[in-house]
Amino acid sequence: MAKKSVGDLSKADLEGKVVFVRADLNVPLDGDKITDDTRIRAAVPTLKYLVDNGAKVLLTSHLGRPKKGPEDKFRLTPVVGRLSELMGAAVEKAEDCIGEAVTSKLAKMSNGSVLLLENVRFYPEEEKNDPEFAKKLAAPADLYVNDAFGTAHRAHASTEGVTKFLSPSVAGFLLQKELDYLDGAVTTPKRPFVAIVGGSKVSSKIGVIESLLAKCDKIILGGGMIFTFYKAKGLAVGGSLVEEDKLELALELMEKAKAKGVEFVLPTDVIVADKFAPDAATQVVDVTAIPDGWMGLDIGPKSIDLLKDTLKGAKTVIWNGPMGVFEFDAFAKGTFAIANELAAMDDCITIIGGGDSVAAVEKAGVAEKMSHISTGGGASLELLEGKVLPAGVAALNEA
Ligand SMILES: Nc1ncnc2c1ncn2[C@@H]1O[C@H](COP(=O)(O)OP(=O)(O)O)[C@@H](O)[C@H]1O
Ligand SMILES: O=C(OP(=O)(O)O)[C@H](O)COP(=O)(O)O
Repeated sequence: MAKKSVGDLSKADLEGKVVFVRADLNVPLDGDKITDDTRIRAAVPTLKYLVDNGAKVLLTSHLGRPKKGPEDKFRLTPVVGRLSELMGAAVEKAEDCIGEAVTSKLAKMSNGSVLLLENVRFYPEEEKNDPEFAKKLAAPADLYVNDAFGTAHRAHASTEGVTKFLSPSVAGFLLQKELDYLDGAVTTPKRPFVAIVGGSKVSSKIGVIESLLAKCDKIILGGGMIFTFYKAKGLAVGGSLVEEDKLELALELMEKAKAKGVEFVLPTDVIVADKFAPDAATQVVDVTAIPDGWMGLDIGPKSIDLLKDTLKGAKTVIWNGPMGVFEFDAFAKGTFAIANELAAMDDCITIIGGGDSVAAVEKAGVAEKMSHISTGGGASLELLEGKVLPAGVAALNEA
């Protein structure tokens, strides 16, 4: 189902118009330093098109998962400098995403400029897709462009709600590019088709595994995802990341995989740490011997070999979620080993999705070797799930 594109809008449609653009500028940060700018770079073609055609762009995004209203560590301020560099012009920032803070700056904007709004998740109404909040977001704008592929699976006020108040509501170039590529690659994948799911967003991604069982020949788990499965099997996991309310689901998934004959591969050894820190004491242990009080922060060497073996002969691999806390050197081996393995698989379509996964592949220096670098992790998994279209996309106008 093709969606109307920003490219369908001409100068006559855009000049002097206020365009509300939802991008996913949720970049990984170390303090206020951007550790990977992929998502900012990916947002630029749509922004440049709008600017070149004389629009006034109100650019909105979330950053992280703030739950207590405005918090300095979740401000979009670190994005301004890099975005200005990439746009070749200074991008201004508003201190809020609705109200006077926006309209007062908008009044001074010239045609062909961009105003970055503050983190839209400072309002809990965003994730609740509150219609009144969506109305406030949309109020200063004439039309809407959704280019936030990384957030396409969220039906939030800035991705879905605003489409009720702005017309036309169209897809940006990035959203289109991602949908075009992923739809082709995962609806009729070359087999064997392997999914690797790791990372830390266990509760929002564990559910996707059920649908992956119907699509994939093998599923490899890693990262923080694995401990919920070990605990479900009755193993002790120390202080590792566990979603207690997903234990039953984890058991069911393992049983379903068995019944369907899908190879379901869990690491066999892990690197445990005595604290969540780069200088933690570490040891490699079998997953059946995680010591009390220690937490698993990477997969171990035997698991790396097992995972490499499992990947042999694969023709399509989709990977979301790092194998460990790769931001700390002591826990980066598993992630980098998988990144390098995929980079060397010439006869295989390799798709890497997700803010941190892409950052890891960039850090490993092998991003160029992958078939597709996707700005969405959860979004690409949900697309693969076979949902008609992620919620934020479904709401856009048809072509
Ligand atoms: N064993 C683990 N325990 C805790 N966090 C982990 C573990 N393994 C990986 N992570 C963390 O997962 C994060 C990324 O998860 P996620 O957001 O799901 O991936 P992506 O952004 O690629 O979609 C990284 O910041 C990494 O440090
Ligand atoms: O980083 C994101 O997702 P991802 O980690 O699945 O790639 C998106 O910005 C969505 O963020 P969310 O999972 O907090 O809604």
